[in-house]
Order: sequence, then C-alpha cells, then structure tokens
Amino acid sequence: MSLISCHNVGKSYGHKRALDQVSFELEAGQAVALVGPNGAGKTTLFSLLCGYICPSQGEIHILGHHPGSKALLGKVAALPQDARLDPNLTIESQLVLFAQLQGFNKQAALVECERVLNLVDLNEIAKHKPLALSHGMSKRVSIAQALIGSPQLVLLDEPTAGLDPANAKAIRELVRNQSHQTTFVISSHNLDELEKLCDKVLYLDKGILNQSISIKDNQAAHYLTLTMQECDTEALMTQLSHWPQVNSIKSNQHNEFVIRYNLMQDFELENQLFKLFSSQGWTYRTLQRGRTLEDKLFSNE
Ligand SMILES: Nc1ncnc2c1ncn2[C@@H]1O[C@H](COP(=O)(O)OP(=O)(O)OP(=O)(O)O)[C@@H](O)[C@H]1O
Repeated sequence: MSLISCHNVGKSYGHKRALDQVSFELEAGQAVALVGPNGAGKTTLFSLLCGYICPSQGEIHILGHHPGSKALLGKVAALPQDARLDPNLTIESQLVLFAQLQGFNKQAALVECERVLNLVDLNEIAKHKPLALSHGMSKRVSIAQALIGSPQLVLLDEPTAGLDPANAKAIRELVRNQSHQTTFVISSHNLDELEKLCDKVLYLDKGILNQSISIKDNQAAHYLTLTMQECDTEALMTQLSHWPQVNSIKSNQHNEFVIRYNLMQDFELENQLFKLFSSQGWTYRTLQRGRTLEDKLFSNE
C-alpha cells in the first residue's frame, strides 16, 4: 500500500485555483521534497495531506485512509509553516499535553517528552516557556512535537526558513537520523538542502505538478558539475567543447559548469580536467558527479 496516494486532486479558494489535477504516489522510506515558486500550492497540498482542508476534486489516501481520519492519529504529523507554541505553558507541559492527546498516560507522556526533546538536543529547556527561546530553538521544539509517538509520516513546511546555519544544520541532521523510521515530506526553497536530504522531488508550479524526479536517478552518470575558483571561462568552455567525450558544456552561473559527456569511463574525463587545470594554472573548488537539483529542475534537459 502506498504511503500517500493523490489522484486528480484539485483545490479552489473561491475562484482561485490553487491546485489542479495533482496526481502522485509515494512509498514509505523515500524522503520527498516539495518544491515550487511562491504561490505554487505547496502549503495547500500540505494542508490537504494533513486533513486541515478538503480537496475540491479528487481523492487523497494516506496509508489507505482519508487525511485527518482517526485511523491516522499518531501516524501522521505536521510542522506547519506558521507553527506557534503556547506562550503560557512550559515546553514540557505542552509536549506532555500533545502526547496525552495521542493516548499516552501522564507518566509515558513525560518519558516521550524527554525522548523527543533529546532528539532535537533541547532537554535543558524543558522547563522554559516559549518566549525564552530563540526562533531556531522554537522551530526545533515544534519538530520535537511533530515526532511525538514516532509517526510514520511527517510533513515539514519550510523547516529551516529563517534559521541560522547551526540550527538549520541541526534540523537537517535530525531529519537524516530519523529517516530510517519516518518518511519526511519537506517543503523548502533551499534546493541544496533538499538535494542532501531527499530521494525524490515533486515540483509544483501554478498548482500543477510539473515534474516528479528522483534525485538519485542514473542520469547522474552522464553529467559532471564543476565549480571553478579561478579560470578563464571562455577558454575553459572552448577547450572542453572540442573534447570528443564532451557532448555539451554550459555555465548556468558564475564559475559553475555542467558538463554532459558520452563516455562510461568518466574517470578519464576527470583526469583530463585536472591536467588541463594544472597546465593552465586554473584552480577548482568542486567537481561533482551528476547535476544539481536546480539544474535538473530548470534546464529543460
Ligand atoms: N485561504 C486562501 N484563500 C484564498 N486564496 C488562497 C488561500 N490560501 C492560498 N491561496 C492562494 O492559493 C495559491 C497557492 O497558495 P499556497 O499558500 O498553497 O502556495 P505556496 O506554494 O505554499 O506559496 P509560498 O511558497 O509563498 O508559501 C496562491 O495563489 C494563494 O494566494
């Protein structure tokens, strides 16, 4: 059974069509990125999956049930974009309360609270109230709340937006560490982050599911992404375009090149590149197999 099944899902707000005929299936175990420009419909899709709103058309099933149904209690959790903690209760009191609402008794709820705070490395703030926390800490507490009861599916809407690098890294590590038992669907504008965390990408644009791609697809075997520190861009592109194993080379942004090649033994190409850099006195920063997620989504190849 699919973890999530969406069939021809549409959602309108009055005359505004926010989602149009969205269909996809997701299996448990693949971390999924939900990407798209502002207003593309990501939050609407999240709200539908959580059961906060109902589709105008189509069918959604999560583990075979309608979103929001009782059978999914404790199996699906979400971190909404604008999640707020209750300012009047200590972190421990509110996490215990949420655990009790999921069916934990008081004693087990306290243990569960300690467990999830430990996951986000915030046990020391259990007795604090939300106003004493930084934005990053509050976000981590909200993620801890979403992990109560070890749900099978967790939806994270922009979990690292506005966070400093240390807090964003802590959240990425948490997602990575929990991915063996929980499937995460993550909405974010940070493509680098999604590329590191996710196996699959759903790309929404103007309410339409434009692309559904696997990050670890075997196309990666025919591309190299090269970032140079210092080089003569024109000379580099001219030289490489004459190499027989290079099908194409393009530069999407300053000093970054995507090389499409036609050989299976790419190590030869890598060696040739290093020889070229050394002979020209050029320095490179990274040479990476495959293409960046940004290039896959926006290059029309
Ligand atoms: N409650 C609502 N009433 C009317 N229109 C809405 C409502 N919620 C969303 N919309 C509209 O539906 C479209 C999709 O909005 P949504 O918030 O789902 O996009 P999003 O991809 O999450 O955007 P962002 O990246 O900016 O958060 C937008 O045009 C938005 O203005």
